[in-house]
Amino acid sequence: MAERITREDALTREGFRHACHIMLYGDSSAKLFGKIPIKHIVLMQMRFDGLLGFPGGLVSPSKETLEAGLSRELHEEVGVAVPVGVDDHISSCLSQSPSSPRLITHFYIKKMTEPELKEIERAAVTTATDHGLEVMGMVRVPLYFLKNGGGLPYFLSHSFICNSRAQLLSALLHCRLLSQGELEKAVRQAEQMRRTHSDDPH
Ligand SMILES: O=c1[nH]cnc2c1ncn2[C@H]1C[C@H](O)[C@@H](COP(=O)(O)OP(=O)(O)O)O1
Repeated sequence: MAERITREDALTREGFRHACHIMLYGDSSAKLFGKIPIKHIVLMQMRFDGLLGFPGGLVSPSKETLEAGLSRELHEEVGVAVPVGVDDHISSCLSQSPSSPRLITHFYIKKMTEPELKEIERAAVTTATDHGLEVMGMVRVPLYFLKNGGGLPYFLSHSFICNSRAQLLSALLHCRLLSQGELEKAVRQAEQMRRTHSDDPH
């Protein structure tokens, strides 16, 4: 589990890299198969390395604010300007990931309308400079539960970059998109699937 620190503390630490990522989300009136309410759109992305993560990237606090750096990264990845402010900041953590040593991960959440989120999904393909390169595509997180672990449990059984899976779970709770009980159920089912797949000879 990544150690949580304050934004202020993070900015005083020397010798650390800073990564800022954001969860863009909003309410939706759409229904899957015309009957299962989607309820919310939550955007993540499939990265160039095959891992799931949030849009964003490395920023240089000596040259720009965390939020300006995040907005710049977002423009490259989603193709439209998304203003980000200090009020959108949710957490800063010391990364415990062996593949990302001496890294502080800053996490932001921004609520948008359904048309704004759809415009981002379009622009991420049509105008984003990173499309097909650093970013293979935006994905929506399925927040519902289907038979046999379909939906959120299956999604959580995939592989995520750094602490982005923990960021997703805490954000879903923070924004009250799912209850603690629903999240625990999804995590439990995802673990079962991982175990089942690791037994699979294919
Ligand atoms: O979604 C994320 N949540 C937390 N940490 C993340 C996430 N995505 C990446 N990372 C970590 C691990 C990476 O090494 C660094 C830099 O991220 P990245 O998006 O690859 O940055 P650049 O595009 O290379 O600037 O952050």
